[in-house]
Amino acid sequence: MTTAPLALDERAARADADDALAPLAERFVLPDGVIYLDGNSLGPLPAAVPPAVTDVVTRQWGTDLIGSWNDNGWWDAPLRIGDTIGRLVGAAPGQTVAGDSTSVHLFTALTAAAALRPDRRFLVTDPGHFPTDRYLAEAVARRQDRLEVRRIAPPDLDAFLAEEGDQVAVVSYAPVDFRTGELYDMAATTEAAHRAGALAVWDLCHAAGAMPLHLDAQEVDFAVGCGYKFLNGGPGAPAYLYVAHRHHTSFETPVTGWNGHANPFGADRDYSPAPGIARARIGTPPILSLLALEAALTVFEDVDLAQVRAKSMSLTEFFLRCATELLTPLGIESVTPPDPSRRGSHIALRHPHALGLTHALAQRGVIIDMRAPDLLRFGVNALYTTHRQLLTAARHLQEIMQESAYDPEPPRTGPVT
Ligand SMILES: Cc1ncc(COP(=O)(O)O)c(C=O)c1O
Ligand SMILES: Nc1c(O)cccc1C(=O)C[C@H](N)C(=O)O
Repeated sequence: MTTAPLALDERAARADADDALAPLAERFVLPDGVIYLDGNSLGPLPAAVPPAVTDVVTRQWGTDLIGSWNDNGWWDAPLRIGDTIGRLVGAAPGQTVAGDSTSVHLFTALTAAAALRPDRRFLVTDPGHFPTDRYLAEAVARRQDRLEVRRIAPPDLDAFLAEEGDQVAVVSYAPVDFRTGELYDMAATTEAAHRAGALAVWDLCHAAGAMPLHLDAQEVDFAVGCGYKFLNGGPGAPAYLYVAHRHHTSFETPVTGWNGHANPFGADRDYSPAPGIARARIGTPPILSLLALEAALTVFEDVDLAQVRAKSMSLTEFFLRCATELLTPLGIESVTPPDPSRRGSHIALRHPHALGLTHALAQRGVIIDMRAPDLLRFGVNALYTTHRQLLTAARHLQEIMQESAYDPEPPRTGPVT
């Protein structure tokens, strides 16, 4: 045994002892003996959610019945919860709506953004973007004849805009790469898009709740994000859509459902959009899930996201150090940028047997995920992750590899990896 692991123990102990956010872990229900490093895919259960859901089901639905649309604030929930999320992403009230999936909100955002630049040809997106974002960009382009998708990696965007900027309608990117955890400069990309006369659509799934975001200050045009990762709203939690105030009058939703009508209960013959962000509503929202998400968001009530970001950087920095000392000698490499200002809240390590290693870790109570073909993703959440847990996870992985205690060709146990 070298002295390095002792240094890691010492560092973990000091960082955790100095952690002002440590008490926030009590706001979550996590099973004993589990080190949960997959909150970047599904956030764990906030303690506030079960009583809130019980109240919604038994009192609001069970007793108050349909009167709850008014009396328990069901009708306004998409806008109210949208505003709560808005506070986490730097959006003033009245610009964010919650209720549909990220994919549906993204379809709305991309379609509406492209329609605001009717004389331009290109919808530019990241070839490494999450699949739904790539598929929907193609779907939107297929529905507007003059549009064509161009897949441009973030580092090549400036050069593309210099060449073809006057033909770019929309750029659609994510601040955090879902595979590598690389963090891109939202302000610079949005500004570059605007200089070219294009609009910027952002997918905040891997960023919201993990770091401060500044949608209004950076003059983002449209943004979407899910409710189930760092917002901890639960499986299938409703997502959200942000549309900057300045686009509200010209914004046309492609899915003209009755909830977005100016007079939703008037049964008018024709569609007439509601004023403001309400026009981005579609149909009856999933109230049980929305109100679970609302309860989950209370976790953030007195939390400073700058502190969350600082601790997240400390956690990822520490985990990278653990990986360098304990895992790199065994053939595992990080694909996440070493510069803390260039990474989000997860670390991706590369190994050809990523799936087998992920399963072996799970058997030891360390929950991570893998992304094909060879990335192990370790998500940290400053609200409940400790440095000690990361060191323990790295030591488990070291032992599993040293003892070859994993199946190199594991059977797939289900559709979800
Ligand atoms: C960047 C990103 N966008 C979108 C999604 C998913 O979209 P939806 O919530 O519609 O399943 C994910 C994860 O599933 C994601 O990581
Ligand atoms: N949305 C998911 C789901 O419904 C099942 C399993 C995983 C997910 C995810 O969120 C995956 C995630 N967006 C990713 O970063 O890969």
